[in-house]
Amino acid sequence: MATTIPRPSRPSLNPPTGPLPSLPVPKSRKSTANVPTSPASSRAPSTSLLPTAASNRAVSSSALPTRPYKHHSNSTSNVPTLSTPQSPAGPAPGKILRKTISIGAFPQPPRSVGRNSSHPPSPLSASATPGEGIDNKLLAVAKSIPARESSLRRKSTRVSGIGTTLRSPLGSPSLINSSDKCVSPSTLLNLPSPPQSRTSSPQGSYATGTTFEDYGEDEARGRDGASADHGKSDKQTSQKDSKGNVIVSVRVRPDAGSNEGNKPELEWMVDGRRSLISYRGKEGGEYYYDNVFTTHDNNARVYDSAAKRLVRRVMEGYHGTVFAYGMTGTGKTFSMQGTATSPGVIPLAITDIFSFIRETPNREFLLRVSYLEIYNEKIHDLLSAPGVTANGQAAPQEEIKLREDSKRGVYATPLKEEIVQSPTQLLRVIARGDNARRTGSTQFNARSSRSHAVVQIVVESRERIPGSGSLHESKRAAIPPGGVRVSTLSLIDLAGSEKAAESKERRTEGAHINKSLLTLGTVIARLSTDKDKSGNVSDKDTKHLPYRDSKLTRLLQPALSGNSLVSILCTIQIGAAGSVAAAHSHTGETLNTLKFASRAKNNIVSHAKKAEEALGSSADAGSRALLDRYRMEITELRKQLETQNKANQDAKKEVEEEEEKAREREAEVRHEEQMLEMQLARTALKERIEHLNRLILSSKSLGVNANRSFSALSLQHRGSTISNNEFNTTSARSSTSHSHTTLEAPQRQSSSGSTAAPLTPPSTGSNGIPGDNHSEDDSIGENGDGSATAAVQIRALQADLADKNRYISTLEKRLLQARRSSHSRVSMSFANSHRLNGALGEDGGAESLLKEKDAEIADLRARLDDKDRMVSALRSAARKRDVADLSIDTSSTSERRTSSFHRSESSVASSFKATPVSPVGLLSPAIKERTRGVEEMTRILDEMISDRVESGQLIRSSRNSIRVPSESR
Ligand SMILES: Nc1ncnc2c1ncn2[C@@H]1O[C@H](COP(=O)(O)OP(=O)(O)OP(=O)(O)O)[C@@H](O)[C@H]1O
Repeated sequence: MATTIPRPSRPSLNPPTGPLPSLPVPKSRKSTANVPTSPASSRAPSTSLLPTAASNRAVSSSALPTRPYKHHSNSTSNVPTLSTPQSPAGPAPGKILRKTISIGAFPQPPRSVGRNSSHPPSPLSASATPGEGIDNKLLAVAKSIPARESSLRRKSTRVSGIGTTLRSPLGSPSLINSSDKCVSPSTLLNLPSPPQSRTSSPQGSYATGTTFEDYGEDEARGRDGASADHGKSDKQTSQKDSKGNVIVSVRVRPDAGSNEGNKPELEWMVDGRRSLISYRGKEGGEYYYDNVFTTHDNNARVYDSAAKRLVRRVMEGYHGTVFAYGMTGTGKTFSMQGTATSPGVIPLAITDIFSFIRETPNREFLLRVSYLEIYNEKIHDLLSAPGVTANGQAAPQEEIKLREDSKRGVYATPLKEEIVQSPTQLLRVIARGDNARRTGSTQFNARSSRSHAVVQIVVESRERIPGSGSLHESKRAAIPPGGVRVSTLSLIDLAGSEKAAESKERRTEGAHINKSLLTLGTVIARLSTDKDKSGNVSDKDTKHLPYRDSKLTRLLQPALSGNSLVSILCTIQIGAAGSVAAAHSHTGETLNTLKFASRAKNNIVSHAKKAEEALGSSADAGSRALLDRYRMEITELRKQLETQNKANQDAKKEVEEEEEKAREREAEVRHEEQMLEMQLARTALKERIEHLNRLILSSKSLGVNANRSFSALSLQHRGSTISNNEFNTTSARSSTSHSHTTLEAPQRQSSSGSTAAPLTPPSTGSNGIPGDNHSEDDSIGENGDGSATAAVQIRALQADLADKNRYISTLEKRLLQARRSSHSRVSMSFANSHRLNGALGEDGGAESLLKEKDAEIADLRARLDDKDRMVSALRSAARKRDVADLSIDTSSTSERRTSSFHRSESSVASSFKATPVSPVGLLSPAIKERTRGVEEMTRILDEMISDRVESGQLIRSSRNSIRVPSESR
């Protein structure tokens, strides 16, 4: 029976002055307004009885202040309120409202305590109180309106009778409140504990209709919205009271283009208090739901009434699904996501989830979130970033399929799930998915969602061991205290149905959207026919339902087949957007939506049960309980960490030992080197001593005169002088003693027997260069006997040569040792990287040592060469002499030899002031005898040489060595 009164054609802008029923006041809540508290007066009359003022506020009949805004404002009394209600006019045509909520605007976990609102102070609170200003005014008016209880009262206990249906928040199921008993502060999510737990929920204030209270009883019935049979409705109401698993709400979107003269508006009546929508046109009827939200109801209100309890139940272990259904542009996304100033169901649910966790310190939680969309019958993961192909293009996403198993039901795979630890993080993840969602412009919505979007939040929880404050606290935390409970909250924003689209793309999208929505409708419609007597849907019958006809219905299957709590929010828009024709097309769609909602209310039966606690890690075969897995992983990792630490310590010890050993080895090597050096030094000294001894011996063997003077005369005469420089250089190292060892020329024993005067060196030096008077110091002794001198010199040189060779070999040995030790040091330095620098320094030292030694060797070699040259010069001189001797022997007669001898002797004698004493004279008689012939020959040779010198056949080189012209050679 229609209960509306025709509206005046020219509605007044003033508040309604007609009689209004007295305002209902909730029993449970203290009102700040002086409203009657009698429950009898709690029934508000149907606003449809009032003259509808199509004011610029567009306060529809249902929006009149018969709703318990007061209570709501009480619950948020310490929160700023909006002085003006949300514009009912909606967005101006052409103006696109933001659909995506900025993160910064998302509600943060509530900070203030002591207030009963479940919402953060801002911006939700602000949006939670629109119309309060009007409410107060209108409430005053309302008081004067006599209560008009008619047949509408039939539903008061269920729908509009606020006084009867409102419950104190404290009267909420004990599951929520029980959490306050627990004291353990930490949760797996590591949330900071609030200073004070919030214990109540304000939604009771709005609980005009069904709540998720009596989950055990599934026999509830929905009412056929189209039915006008009130008697039947009354009967159903009692059933409804015990039902709570399925909530169907209808929200009316403010009409931006409505104007006073629109006929369609007159045909509609929306009564929020009674959760009634009636249509008086063709196919008209009355539609009752659990909640009817008028154009003035904001998102907070919608959430509190339609989703809040469901969300809380999910936190307790039930599965829950909230979805928005309706024609395009009617406010589904607006309701689910909301705006910065008016957050929708999703952000509010998130806030509530974390509030619940804070309030439940005796349990630990783990939250995972996934976000998918069904676009053109394909599932896309909105959280996984698209890959990039080799040529820089976006790679197609891996196909996501729907699977089913007994534990998880129907699920999409592979789907990215992100673990979230804070509301901000969760909101950010969802905002990311929102951005990735496909939208397009339709006739009715400039930014229309072209896909069904499903946010799924998996909640794992487990009882916490009292006292195990944090994961790090004790190893006991690793022992699972109890089973893990896994529940899922699905928040679905369906794409809007659309009649006709202009572009081909839109048409394709529309076809898919419409098909899936149609399948959804069909499934829901068939649910009723498949119910058994008790109203439950049997599994057998479920198989006949066309869930598989679309991805959407397949995904919703667990919810629709009764495994979860369901809240359906249907959005409509009544009134014309301009033309009557448009209004009519709206009407058809709106009626369809209303029918869908009614069928859903009637047919969906939920026998949702709290999820079992899966005990131990093995319990949930699919191992969905990440909580357990993580716990085990943590234990495992901790063990690994300990092992690793131990291994690290062992390794450190080993390294230290190794370093110690290396240090010892190095010290040993250094010691060896030092020993070697000392040995070498000793050897060198010994050699030097030997050399000196040899020199002394040779001096002795050559004879030393009394005056210890050295004669180099014969050398000069023979032309076989040795440069003092050369001689000195030959004994560069070992013969430093030459300068100290005064070698004295043996006194020449003259044949006359006269005492040989000390030989006075000629004015020229030993090398025959005038002014070179160093021969006394530098030349070795000479006895005037050329052959003996040469032989001695050769011997001395050979000895020196041997010395040098020895010295060279010693040096080479040393060099080798130095190289070896430097190599060993370098290798050690590689092994011990921390000593690298030191090793490099030593290496550098070794290198310089090597260079030094090389230079020394090169120098010695050069000297050796000189020696060789000298030796060969002496040898050739000796050979010459021998040749000369031979020729003398063969060609001369003894007489001639004698005369020649005398002549030469006399000539020699005449050419010298004093005859040098031959050292032969100092030798034994036997040796004298033997050497006499040689002496004679030497003399002859000397003569010859001096002759040749005089004739210029022998040329002294600048380097004081003798060079014999090639022809004479
Ligand atoms: N209750 C409301 N109050 C104010 N504005 C609203 C309300 N409902 C919807 N709107 C506005 O109407 C426009 C369309 O809403 P929305 O995008 O939510 O529709 P929709 O049902 O999601 O459409 P579609 O199915 O095409 O995505 C948006 O600009 C939104 O801000």
